[in-house]
Amino acid sequence: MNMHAVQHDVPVLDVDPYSDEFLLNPYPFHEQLREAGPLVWLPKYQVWAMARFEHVKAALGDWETFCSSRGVGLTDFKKEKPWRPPSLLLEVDPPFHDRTRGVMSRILSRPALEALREPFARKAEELVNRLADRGELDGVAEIAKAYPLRVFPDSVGLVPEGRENLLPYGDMAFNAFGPRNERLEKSMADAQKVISWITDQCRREALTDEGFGAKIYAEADAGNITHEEAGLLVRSLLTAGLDTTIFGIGNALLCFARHPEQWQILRENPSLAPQAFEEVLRYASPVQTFLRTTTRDVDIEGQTIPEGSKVLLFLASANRDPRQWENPNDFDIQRKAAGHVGFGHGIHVCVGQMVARLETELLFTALAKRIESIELCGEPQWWLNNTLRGLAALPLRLKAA
Ligand code: HEM
Ligand SMILES: O=C(O)c1ccc(-c2ccccn2)cc1
Repeated sequence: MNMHAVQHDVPVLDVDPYSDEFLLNPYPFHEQLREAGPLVWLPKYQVWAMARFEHVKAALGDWETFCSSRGVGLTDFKKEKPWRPPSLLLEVDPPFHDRTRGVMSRILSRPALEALREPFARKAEELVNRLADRGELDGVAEIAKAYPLRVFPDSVGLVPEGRENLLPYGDMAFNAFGPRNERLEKSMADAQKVISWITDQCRREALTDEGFGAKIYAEADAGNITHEEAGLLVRSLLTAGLDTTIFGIGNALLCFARHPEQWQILRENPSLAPQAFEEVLRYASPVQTFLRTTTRDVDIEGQTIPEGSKVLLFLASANRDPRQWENPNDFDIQRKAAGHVGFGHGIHVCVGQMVARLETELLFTALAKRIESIELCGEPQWWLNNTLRGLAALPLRLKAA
């Protein structure tokens, strides 16, 4: 019996959250989803959807009911083989998750990162000084991609060669949480070459003897994880640590170009940079959606989601829910945006958030000091991905201070 048929009172929406139309301008669809109810049935993918802040946050906070071990994409690992060996962080539940998360939390903690502040700051200043008098440029290629690529692979301990495989791999991984659509097929084009390069870089011998990779393998030497698990944890950094920050920085540049008064507020007070980035994550969430799988029948305001259902969580919609945020569609860097779900929430909340925050704080502090104005001088081009929302190109005119 199709359980869904009896859910007569659950609103049904015939939207495709992975279509070009939705991805190019998701916000009207988010409004439709929120207003339809706390729980909505999407027949296109036979999944449940939650788009309101309260319910997205509650689901993320309840890993026993909304689990990750059956995959955080549309694929149910209990029914289909994952495209790659599951992540030992993202796609596991406690108690296994506790061990690997404990290792990574230590390595990526704010104190552990303090040693990177000076080199990251210097590279941000070097990049900004090179660009300040450039006039017109592509903010994606020259800033959003250039800065994370300049600091992150080195901080993991990667060799210089072959790094052009990193972004295609991330694009593939984040597409793979969605349906097997044309977008995913295209990003899997030369998957074998990209996947084998990534797998190769996760070996201890491929990594420098300082950096996050070496620290992960030292945890294996200490017996907290196995050496094989260490390789998969390095893969986690390479999968999740680059495309996300690149899209976050690109979205931030677009926000400031579209709201010049916010740029002036930051220039008058560069110490607002960390808070400004939190508002970017709320207002222009780089991570738009991912899923959980129910481990039991669960009641949502009188409606039942059966056990074994996939639930699509719209983080970007939750971050603009008027039930939670005053003037949610205003970009306001003086807002206290802490508490947004742009990094997720609960036991799987982004373990790399301190790295992302360090990169973006230093980059925007350096930009705020040297760049008087950031203006659009052409149409922004969106990069379409099943999970991430960000830019492929951003024509900017910078005016040096
Ligand atoms: C602006 C940048 C970033 C955003 C918006 C972001 C967002 C997220 C979100 C929403 C999750 C939760 C996924 C879930 O609950 O299923 C997550 C998890 C994760 N992120 Fe990030 N992330 C960012 C940067 C990074 C960086 C720089 C790293 C690595 C240094 C990283 C590594 C991870 C890992 C390993 C997980 C899985 C954690 C776990 O399941 O315990 N992320 N991230
Ligand atoms: O451990 C990994 O490989 C991995 C970790 C995190 C993600 C992710 C998924 C959705 C939103 C943000 N990050 C992807 C992969």
